[in-house]
Amino acid sequence: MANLVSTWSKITQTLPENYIFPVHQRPGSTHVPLCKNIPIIDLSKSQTQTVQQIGHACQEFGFFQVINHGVSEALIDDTMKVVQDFFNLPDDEKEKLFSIDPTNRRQFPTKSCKLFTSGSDYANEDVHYWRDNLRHPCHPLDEWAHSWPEKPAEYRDIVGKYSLEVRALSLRLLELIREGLGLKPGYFGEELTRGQLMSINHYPRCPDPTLTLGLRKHVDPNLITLLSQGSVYGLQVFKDGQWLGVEPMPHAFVVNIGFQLQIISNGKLKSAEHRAVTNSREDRTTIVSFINPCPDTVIEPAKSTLDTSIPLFKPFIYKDFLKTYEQNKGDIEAMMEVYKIKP
Ligand SMILES: O=C(O)CCC(=O)C(=O)O
Ligand SMILES: [Fe+2]
Repeated sequence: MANLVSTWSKITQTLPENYIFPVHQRPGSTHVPLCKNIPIIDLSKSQTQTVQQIGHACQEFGFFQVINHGVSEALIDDTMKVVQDFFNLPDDEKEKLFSIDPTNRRQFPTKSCKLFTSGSDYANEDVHYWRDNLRHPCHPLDEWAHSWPEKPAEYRDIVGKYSLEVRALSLRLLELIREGLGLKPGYFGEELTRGQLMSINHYPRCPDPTLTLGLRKHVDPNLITLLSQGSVYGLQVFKDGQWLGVEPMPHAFVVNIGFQLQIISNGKLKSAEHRAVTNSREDRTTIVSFINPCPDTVIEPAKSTLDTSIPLFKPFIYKDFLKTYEQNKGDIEAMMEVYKIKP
């Protein structure tokens, strides 16, 4: 039996019922306005200017795009091509890597490189997402690259180079954010940024994009996310009660503030809710790099962000938070309820 939506959807013209979202979650029209206001940060400008612009973007939107970031366009193109080639491999090649146990529909716990469909807990989902996902850790590279897909033959080499460059860019952006928040140098050193997970989303052409989603509304659980969305539209951000489309800029990175930065900044920086919609014309593939704290890291509002000396959130351990995140399906209000200090 075919497991991946990219495999079985080739032969169906209708959307199966278990992909139809409840009315209030459906995208309806997927043509929401492309938001021209999502900030575009030019990293070739002066540091003073970028610190200020990034600070503003993180407070206002929790999202921005970066250009002139130093990652070569050729590397971005090669990486997009190799991950698309992965999803274009013969179906039986991909199905061999499928990481869900067929007996209980749960992830094999010991596999570090995972290929699955929909979300991380398929067995307990009411509705499935119209996406397949390949994900693997990537830092330090020599510890993980041997567990990545063997095909296409260039996958490990290209994705390895890309993950190093994207990690370096993520740390550079965190340094600018750190400066804007007035945190001490080295604040985002080792513990908070040791993890890096590469997550490749593949949303095949969909028979009815108005009824389903590639990913439901969520905030990212980690510290900071860098997304390469190629040239196909599908990412939407929820701002002031409405959905806004994020314009595809093929060589820019979409940067997204994770929930941990919202806590560390004592709510100054915003972790914005977003989702992925599908389309009926072409497949969409996106490359996401998540920078994550170590599992045992204590996360709390940084002392120097406390203008009024009043922390708004309780401290927690990152690995415990991940359970809360799963239980609340990435819903920011529900998670705030758990961690907010009540007056
Ligand atoms: O594919 C996209 O446009 C969004 C991906 C995303 O939000 C995620 O992987 O957390
Ligand atoms: Fe996300």
